[in-house]
Amino acid sequence: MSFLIERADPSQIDALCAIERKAVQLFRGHPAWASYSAISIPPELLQQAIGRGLVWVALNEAAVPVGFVWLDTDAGDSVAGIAEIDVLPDHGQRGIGAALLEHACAWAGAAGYRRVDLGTLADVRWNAPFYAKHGFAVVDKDGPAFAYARERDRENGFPDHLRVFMSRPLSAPGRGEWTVWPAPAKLNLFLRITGRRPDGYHELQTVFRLLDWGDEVRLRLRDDGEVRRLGGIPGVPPPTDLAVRAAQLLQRHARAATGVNIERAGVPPGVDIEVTKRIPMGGGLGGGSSDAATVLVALNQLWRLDLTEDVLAELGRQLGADVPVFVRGRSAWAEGIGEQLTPLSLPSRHYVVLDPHEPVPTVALFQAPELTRNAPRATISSFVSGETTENAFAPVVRARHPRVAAALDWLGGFGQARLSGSGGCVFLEAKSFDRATAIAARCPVAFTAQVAMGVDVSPLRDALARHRGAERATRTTGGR
Ligand SMILES: C[C@@](CO)(OP(=O)(O)O)[C@H](O)COP(=O)(O)OP(=O)(O)OC[C@H]1O[C@@H](n2ccc(N)nc2=O)[C@H](O)[C@@H]1O
Ligand SMILES: Nc1ncnc2c1ncn2[C@@H]1O[C@H](COP(=O)(O)OP(=O)(O)O)[C@@H](O)[C@H]1O
Repeated sequence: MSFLIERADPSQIDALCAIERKAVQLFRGHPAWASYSAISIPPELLQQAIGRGLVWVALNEAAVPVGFVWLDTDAGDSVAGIAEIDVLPDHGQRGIGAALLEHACAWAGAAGYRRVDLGTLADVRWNAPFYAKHGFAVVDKDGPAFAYARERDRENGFPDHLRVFMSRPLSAPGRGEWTVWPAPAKLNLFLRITGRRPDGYHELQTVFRLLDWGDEVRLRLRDDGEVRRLGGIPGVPPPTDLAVRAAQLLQRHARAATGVNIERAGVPPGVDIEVTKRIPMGGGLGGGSSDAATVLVALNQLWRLDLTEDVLAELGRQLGADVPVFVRGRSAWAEGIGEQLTPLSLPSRHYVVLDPHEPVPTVALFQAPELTRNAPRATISSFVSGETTENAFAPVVRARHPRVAAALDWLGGFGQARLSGSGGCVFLEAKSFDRATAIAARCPVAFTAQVAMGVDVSPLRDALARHRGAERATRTTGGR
């Protein structure tokens, strides 16, 4: 029997939950049975993980899910965990679990994680002995590194005396291997236009709230100096793709700048680029800009250019007004055309982000005669007090795009719904994950809902720190 492993899709949630329920039956009669059978996967958490690309599914020849693996990246800076791995009992002994495990570990290595951890039963053949065959070793579970995992075990009521914790070390991706980088989405928590510059660009004030959810950019160095886009986005030819333009701009800058040697021995100056698009295009969530920023930041590291954040932000500004905030990687108060940034520390919030499936052309909106361009200046304190929440584009978009208006109206039934950027995506702030998922679960079929968390620091900065750490560790242990 052959099988295929690919990223899980939200439509597979029920199937994956059913696989887990069948797989747990194998523990019947084991002392852990009572606690294992009492705990099932919360579908909303699985959906959240699928939306972040942390779940892979094994499909049989009929494209039916027969197993899955779920990675948890909340455990620590450079550690990923196996949250769940299950294969249908009648599909056991065929290498499906092993392939899923290897797939998840390969992704974690490419994303700069240094270790994969898991908790399992010591005495069950397809548990600890299986993981031991795949490079995992039992660790001292009393160590501080496992406090988080044990706390989870306690919450789940798992029998501590029967459980072992295991770790597998990962090495940094080698020269010709893929590396994986996040490109988070943003929301504009308010947006005011205060004037227009002689070059036609608008002076605005906004708060960029970075999210813990977005696109995934994959980069692989090329020896021939070329920048190649694999896959590509329908309707976006590679020369106009912001990810490609960012790589080319950085390459040109590095070749022209004094003191920067892109052709330095050992660092191939070309790159293959792949992007997994999750952020709706033309949605006001800054997807293209974030892809570009991720390419700038990641290639600065991979090409060992050592350009400063200021230089990268300025290169980003040349690509688009929204790029600098993603390069700097902090939620921020913004002025100018969006490039004058003051980092903000905002209260922890979850967001229901609704895609009405109606791309809104930014340029046309900035040109709209009815757009208010002379708003009085807001202050950070007026935003913090909750007084300033309006978006200058909202009345224009409402009048021109009925689907966006309908999305605002529907979401507005649960609280204050706002437009992000020039739209068409709209969002609502919620104080808890449960509240946000409860609203998202009721989303009408005409729209798509995503729950995301606001973050002060971009996942890109975390990824950069991870990749740097992994490279340093591999260099010092002579792993490459
Ligand atoms: C409206 C905002 C709010 O965050 O976001 P989106 O809705 O695009 O996500 C941004 O200002 C969009 O930034 P971005 O999408 O990067 O814009 P750019 O590519 O630089 O510009 C596209 C076009 O929009 C107009 N533009 C853009 C920014 C600005 N401050 N004034 C403008 O007039 C210009 O006509 C420009 O040619
Ligand atoms: N890598 C990319 N991802 C998304 N859009 C891109 C990309 N490269 C170029 N574009 C173009 O930029 C436009 C704006 O896209 P996007 O940044 O997703 O939305 P917004 O500016 O509304 O936040 C798209 O409609 C597309 O034509």
